[in-house]
Amino acid sequence: MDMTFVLFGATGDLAKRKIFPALYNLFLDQKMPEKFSIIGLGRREIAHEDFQKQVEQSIHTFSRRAVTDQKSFKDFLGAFRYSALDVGRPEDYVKLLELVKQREQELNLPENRMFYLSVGPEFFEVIAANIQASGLGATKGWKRLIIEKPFGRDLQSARDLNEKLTKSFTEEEIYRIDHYLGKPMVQNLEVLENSNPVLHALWTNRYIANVQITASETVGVEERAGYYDHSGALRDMFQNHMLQLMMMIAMQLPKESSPEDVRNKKRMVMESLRPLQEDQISSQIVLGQYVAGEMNGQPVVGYKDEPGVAVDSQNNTFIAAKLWIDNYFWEGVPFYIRTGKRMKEKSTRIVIEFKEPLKSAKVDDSYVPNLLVIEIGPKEGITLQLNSKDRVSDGQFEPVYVNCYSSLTEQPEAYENLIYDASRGDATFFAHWNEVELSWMWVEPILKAVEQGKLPLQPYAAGSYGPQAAFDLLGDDQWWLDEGTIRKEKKGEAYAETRA
Ligand SMILES: NC(=O)C1=CN([C@@H]2O[C@H](COP(=O)(O)OP(=O)(O)OC[C@H]3O[C@@H](n4cnc5c(N)ncnc54)[C@H](OP(=O)(O)O)[C@@H]3O)[C@@H](O)[C@H]2O)C=CC1
Ligand SMILES: O=C1O[C@H](COP(=O)(O)O)[C@@H](O)[C@H](O)[C@H]1O
Repeated sequence: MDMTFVLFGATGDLAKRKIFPALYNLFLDQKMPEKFSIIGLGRREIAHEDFQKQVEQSIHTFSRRAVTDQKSFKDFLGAFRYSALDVGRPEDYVKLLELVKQREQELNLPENRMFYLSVGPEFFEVIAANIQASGLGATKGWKRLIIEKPFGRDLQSARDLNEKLTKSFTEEEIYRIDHYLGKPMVQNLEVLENSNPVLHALWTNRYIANVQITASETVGVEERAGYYDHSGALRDMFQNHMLQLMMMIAMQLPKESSPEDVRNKKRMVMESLRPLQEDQISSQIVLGQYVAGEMNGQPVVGYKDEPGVAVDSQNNTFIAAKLWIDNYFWEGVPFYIRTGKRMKEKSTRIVIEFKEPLKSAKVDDSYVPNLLVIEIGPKEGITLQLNSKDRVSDGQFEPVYVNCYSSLTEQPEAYENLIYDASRGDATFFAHWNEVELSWMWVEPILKAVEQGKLPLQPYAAGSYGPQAAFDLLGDDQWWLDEGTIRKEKKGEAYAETRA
């Protein structure tokens, strides 16, 4: 639907690296409305033409597809305008409104206005209030607010923020970005589970032994120490992305479900998540911080020696958790979740380990459980690990893999999917307030335990798979697919080969 896209933070890193390229790729895929106006905002005065040059540069540098048709690229860039705005200055919003209206008239656009807040979270509230007060929000069409993370830093601050935002926008008008929900494989989970009878039949606690969700990163704190040192893996990744992945894999959807069904089912998962008990928290949660190590043969400093990090920082750069969903489907199936920085490999994946009901077939240690591996990034793919007979080793079991990988260049990026969905008013893959609130409620005892010093940080070497305590957390189970940490190392190697 034809619209105006107003981008707060248009001179920032996210706009440059993700948002402009996403808009361009949507344009190439004819997923942008027929007529649209894009207005970028930042504090500096920038001429429209110079802003268009910045957008052009960002697309040349970061777009997954090269510019091949100069004429249509010029048309695309022609849709961009710029207005200087300081979030706290009401007069800047009045000026913005004039520009928005002027472009609506020039392009004969309906008053459909999308406000994308790609700015620090401290500005969300004041911007929403000023949109309302200036009249920008008084449209004859629709208005929508897309906001970036983080949504609060604990339960109370999230509630406060939500209360303030909902004075200017209704819940239906608010699109809370969690870019993991925009990843193509995450958007594919429902189809994978529901449209494959083989998997659907096995999708219960009767056949599933455990579910493992990993998001390991090789990068350290990069240039974001100012933010990250007060956030840590718990707030930066776990409360939002990891719990969202858990909801997505654990919800039980009817076929052809609506956005409301998805959100209801996700809420139900969170409501069934067994709350953490104070006296058991250390047996369910492990927090870690990386120390000096080696990555790709090169020495790497520890977290406390990273630029901008306090030398005595007690911030977590790793978290592993064991969770239980107390509902009919998942009773008795542990969910293991871990995420961390400066780990051995970049990998976001979900592994489903199936039970071994035919124990009698297990003749020796070469037997491996069936695993369904859903790789979310950086490579996307699905692998099923099965047992076969190794003729050379005289009847030993040998793991074999059924897999498929999609070509990355063909896949839309998360931000493309999400902006496209928001422009159509489809909130399926955005975090509803209920989910955000319930996630913070679950995380709250961890924050408290950290404050009380009840969860000491476990050191792990940069370039490793995390602290030993994260392996001990699983008891008789094990994290699958980590080289060198698996009972049967051969499996890791064989799997790595299938991925190469
Ligand atoms: N960068 C990333 O990869 C990711 C970022 N995010 C989130 O996206 C948001 C933006 O991040 P990022 O782009 O990295 O941040 P940057 O610091 O790179 O950019 C911040 C933007 O905010 C603008 N800004 C700052 N102060 C004001 C003000 N007083 N009035 C108006 N505009 C202002 C800046 O404009 P100027 O200085 O020109 O005035 C700039 O455009 C944050 O919420 C972040 O948490 C989320 C996921 C990933
Ligand atoms: O939101 C964030 O995500 C990135 C990891 O995202 P991915 O798509 O590369 O898996 C993380 O590095 C960053 O700290 C966090 O803020």
